[in-house]
Amino acid sequence: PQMSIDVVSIFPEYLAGLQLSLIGKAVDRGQLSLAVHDLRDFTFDRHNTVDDSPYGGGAGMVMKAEPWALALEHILAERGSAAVGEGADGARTAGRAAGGKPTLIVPSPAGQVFDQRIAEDLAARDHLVFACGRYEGIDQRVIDWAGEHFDLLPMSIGDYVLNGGEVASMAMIEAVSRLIPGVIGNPESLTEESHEDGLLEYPIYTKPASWRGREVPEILLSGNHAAIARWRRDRRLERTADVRPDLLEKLDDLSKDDLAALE
Ligand SMILES: COc1cc(COC(=O)c2cn[nH]c2)cc(-c2cccnc2)c1
Repeated sequence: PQMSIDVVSIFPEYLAGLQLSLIGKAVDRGQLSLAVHDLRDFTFDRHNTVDDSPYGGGAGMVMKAEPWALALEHILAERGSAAVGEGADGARTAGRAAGGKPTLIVPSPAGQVFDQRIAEDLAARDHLVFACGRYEGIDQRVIDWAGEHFDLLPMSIGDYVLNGGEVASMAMIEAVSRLIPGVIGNPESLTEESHEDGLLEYPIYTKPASWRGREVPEILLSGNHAAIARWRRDRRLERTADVRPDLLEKLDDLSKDDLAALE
């Protein structure tokens, strides 16, 4: 597959949603491989302990280091063996795992804020591993250890606190996997995609032309494609200026017509 994704969580069933729809089909087509690992499979005490109280005191619990290291080593070993496969000549060959180190993404409020540019960067990699923390987080020594074996990326999906990294991982996996060629049915919907050029999307309409006394903008029924393109761009500029002026600040390639629309 072009991309393999591993997720480690104490709630593996949380990730089941990814098996559905687009991503599920891409997995079936072999473009993407997705494996979810239960952290508790890497504990061997009677209670499958994954957490303990924090040194230095304080509320909440911390995820223990050893189960994480065992889970991540298991994934590294699998990857290593994945590098051994059928050569073109059918002989069993030991190849180096494609590319450099696998990427370890740790969803956390204390991470770089995820955006479309980062999604595009991750979509070009060959192996992503998501570590879903729970409780107050993971023993820092795991993060320090992982930095030696992975390209380590603490990543935030926004400035709010979730109970665990699973939802954040699903959001990032969806944003990344839809960029992998073939995963999305209709590639055009990617090119027109807002965030490609930094502007938000224009308002969209479909039949009926008149609905509960509300009409579709006349221009969209005109067949005048140049005028429609201009109208759509004006709506994107207007909407971005209105809802996300910070995104507009980032743009430096606005045309005369664009600036006129922003007046
Ligand atoms: C790995 O360490 C973590 C992970 C998470 C889950 O991720 C997020 O919340 C998140 C990801 N993007 N935006 C929010 C939560 C904490 C945490 C921190 C403080 C108090 N309580 C919990 C620590």
